[in-house]
Amino acid sequence: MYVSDVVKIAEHARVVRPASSLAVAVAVAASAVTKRYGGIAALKGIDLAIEEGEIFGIIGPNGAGKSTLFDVLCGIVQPTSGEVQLFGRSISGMQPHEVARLGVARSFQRTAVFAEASVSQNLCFAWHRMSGHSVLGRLFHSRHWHRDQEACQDRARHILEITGLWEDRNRSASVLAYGVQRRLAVGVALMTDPEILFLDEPAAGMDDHDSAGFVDLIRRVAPGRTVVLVEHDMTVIRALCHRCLAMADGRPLVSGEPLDVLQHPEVVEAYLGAEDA
Ligand SMILES: Nc1ncnc2c1ncn2[C@@H]1O[C@H](COP(=O)(O)OP(=O)(O)OP(=O)(O)O)[C@@H](O)[C@H]1O
Repeated sequence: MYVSDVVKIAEHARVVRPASSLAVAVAVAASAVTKRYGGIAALKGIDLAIEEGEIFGIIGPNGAGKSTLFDVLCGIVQPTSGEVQLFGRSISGMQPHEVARLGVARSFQRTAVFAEASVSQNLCFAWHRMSGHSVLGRLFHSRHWHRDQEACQDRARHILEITGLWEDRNRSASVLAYGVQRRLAVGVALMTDPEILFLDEPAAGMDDHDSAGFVDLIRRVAPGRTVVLVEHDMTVIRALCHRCLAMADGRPLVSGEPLDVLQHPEVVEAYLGAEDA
């Protein structure tokens, strides 16, 4: 990414958050979070509060600690010190599947779909991973299992429609164009109707057309949930995020509305320094 991208004036209209007279609850909170990998301090003390319903971006030059923070926030990686809370509940010591049961889903940087399975099958796999039905239950086709199957089909139909994947539902994931596979990855994450959706560089490798479509998709699915994304594409950040955090060298630099953050001298300097390096 180039500095000119960082300071360029937004061409896309940003999402306007609906005004609310109610106090806003915090969905994701980090306090004094550090992470060391041996001698490397990837996170050097992060405090953060992401409100319920926000679309929140994490940006910064390569090696700033974005992915590490992202992994710590969604419970994939345990911090060395400090604490992360989701909806006011500490996730310290929780396994990733326990964090997922709090209403959290994430998409991965590399598309994590089963290549040989169809689009619909990929969606149903995601459902069954979370529903946790026993093998015996399936063998005896219990009434509960049948009901669950119907609920899965209904949910999959909804996700196929909202992601624009209906026409592709019977196609193998392996033959889908890259941008469509990325949409499927979001669809997979949405199957469990998460309250917090974590997206790891969702627009990476997309052309302008695909990334504009992707922005539309996230706008459609965001209402009613909190979305946290790491992203290098500043057009996507400007178009989607209510707020973002710029990081450098494992520390928070500036947070606020994307345009303000992207034009902040310390942020411009951090990206310039990274380009010079
Ligand atoms: N598993 C790991 N083992 C050792 N060092 C790591 C590990 N993960 C990250 N690091 C180091 O921690 C620092 C922050 O890395 P991180 O991947 O979080 O940065 P980033 O901002 O996401 O970078 P990029 O944009 O290049 O993905 C870097 O110095 C990196 O080399």
